[in-house]
Amino acid sequence: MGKEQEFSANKQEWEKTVKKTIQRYPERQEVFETSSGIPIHRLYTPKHPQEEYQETLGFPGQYPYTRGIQPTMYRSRYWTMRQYAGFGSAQETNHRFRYLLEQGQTGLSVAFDLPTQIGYDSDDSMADGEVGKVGVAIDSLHDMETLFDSIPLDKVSTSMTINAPASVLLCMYIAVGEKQGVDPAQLTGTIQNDILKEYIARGTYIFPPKPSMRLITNIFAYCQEELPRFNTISISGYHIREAGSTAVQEIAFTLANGIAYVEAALASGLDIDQFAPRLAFFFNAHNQFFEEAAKFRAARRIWSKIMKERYHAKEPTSWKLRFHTQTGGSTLTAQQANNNIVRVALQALSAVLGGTQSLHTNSRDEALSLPTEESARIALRTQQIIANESGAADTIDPLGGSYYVESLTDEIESRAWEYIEKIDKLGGAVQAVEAGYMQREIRQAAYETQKKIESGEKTVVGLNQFVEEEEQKPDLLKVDEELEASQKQAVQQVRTERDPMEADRCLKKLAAAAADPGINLMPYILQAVKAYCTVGEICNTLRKEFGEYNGI
Ligand SMILES: CC(C)(COP(=O)(O)OP(=O)(O)OC[C@H]1O[C@@H](n2cnc3c(N)ncnc32)[C@H](O)[C@@H]1OP(=O)(O)O)[C@@H](O)C(=O)NCCC(=O)NCCSC(=O)CCC(=O)O
Repeated sequence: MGKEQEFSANKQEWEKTVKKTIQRYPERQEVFETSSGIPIHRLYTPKHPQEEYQETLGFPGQYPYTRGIQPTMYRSRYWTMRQYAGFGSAQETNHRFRYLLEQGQTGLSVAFDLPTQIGYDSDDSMADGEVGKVGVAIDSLHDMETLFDSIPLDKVSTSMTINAPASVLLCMYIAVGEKQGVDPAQLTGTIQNDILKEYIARGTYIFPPKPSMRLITNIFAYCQEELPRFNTISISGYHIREAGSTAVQEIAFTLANGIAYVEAALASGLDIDQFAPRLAFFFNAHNQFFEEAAKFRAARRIWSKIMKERYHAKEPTSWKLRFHTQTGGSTLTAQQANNNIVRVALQALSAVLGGTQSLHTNSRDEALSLPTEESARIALRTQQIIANESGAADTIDPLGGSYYVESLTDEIESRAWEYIEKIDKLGGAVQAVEAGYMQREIRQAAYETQKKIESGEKTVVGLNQFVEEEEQKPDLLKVDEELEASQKQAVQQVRTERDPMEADRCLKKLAAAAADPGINLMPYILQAVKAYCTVGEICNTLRKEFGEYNGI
């Protein structure tokens, strides 16, 4: 078939899928047009498709997905507006969630405090001074019930940024759903569950790599049967980028980690087309607008090739890289904090033009503290303006075909492949992490950037140029200092009110199951959670069996 014929055949194919899609997800408007009345078509393509059009771009919803994973993209449905939120107690966070939903947010995203993230209860001495600080404190199912009070779990999808204790928090979510009368099979959402990037960049790990990978594949296997709509992992480049990596390293290391999870799942006996459709990704959006948009497009193309060509996945749903984006926290400045609103708007627009499925826009005050309600609202409004006013969502992949953006997409792809091949040669991501390879590469990149900022070669407005004396400090959110004491008291009360024999029995059964690597731990953790065993008790039980990881 000639290239022109191949192009029209694929176009027809795409048009057929569009027809099917819009039966289920009708387009937002009958007619799309510019302010001058110029009609806006669903998709723009080259007048004379060149040799490589199908191979490198294709149609939206078609391999290799450079132009997006859905045949209609945002013409049918905007990305999910999912603001990461959580602080203090479950009750305070529940209020913030409900406020954000009232303001038009379309998904939830839970920030947990550090003790929860590393598996300690609020009354553990390890938790001193950290309870409720960078996220909400969750000790037991009791807190989780409060967190989702009056939020119907069959109506909203929830992302939880939890890694080492992901299985515990997921079980709590299942248990809350059951109490609300929601079948686990109906639950939608995502758990981060990405331990490799914790070792590389974020730091909230508990166990060594091997048992950690086991817990992750246990979750894959369990969700496949019980929670088929839940995204089992959010393979995250966000924190790799925040630690100072380049855009190329961000996607290369993330996709290499993705390969390691696929390998672990296959080795545990799972079928690629069963688990791959529920793998999700999470990327950063920094300031270099065109490079960022190109990065997302390149990541989709690489992953689809990995899944189709390397792992021979047969289902197109296994080939699609679906991702959440958060704007770049490390790009925000404490100086002239309102400028951050502009940075966030540009970064968010690059994510939308790059085809993101879900988006968090940072608040202007995040370089100073947790966001105030007003800042969180402005951040949400920023995405709403992009969606409803800019026209960026009215045609698919508007940057497709730009000489510059296509060239950047190709270049990012080929540089990322070089890293992936290098990591393959080192024996894969787990070995590369253990050898400190990614960590060293990121440190070097971070050092180079910092040198450029300090020498003035790289401008940061308000920081090293256009500096102002600032008299007025913005209003900042303060976490109630009383919270730690009341949270400690609350977890102790849970321990006195539950059936102690049952709690003890559940923990013993969990310990025995953990000792046998062939057993899926999820049912045991679920039982323990339902008996009101705490995050700390469950993690301590696993610590005894698995040991702790002390870094490199
Ligand atoms: C897959 C994603 C990326 C997005 O999932 P969502 O449910 O929001 O969106 P979605 O899957 O695209 O859409 C929901 C459903 O609508 C369908 N759908 C959507 N658009 C469509 C279209 N145009 N045509 C047809 N169908 C469409 C999808 O197929 C899907 O159905 P089906 O399901 O039936 O296919 C998920 O993993 C996610 O929400 N991630 C969020 C992660 C997150 O918030 N992380 C915060 C980290 S914060 C962090 O780490 C901070 C830093 C720190 O603490 O260190």
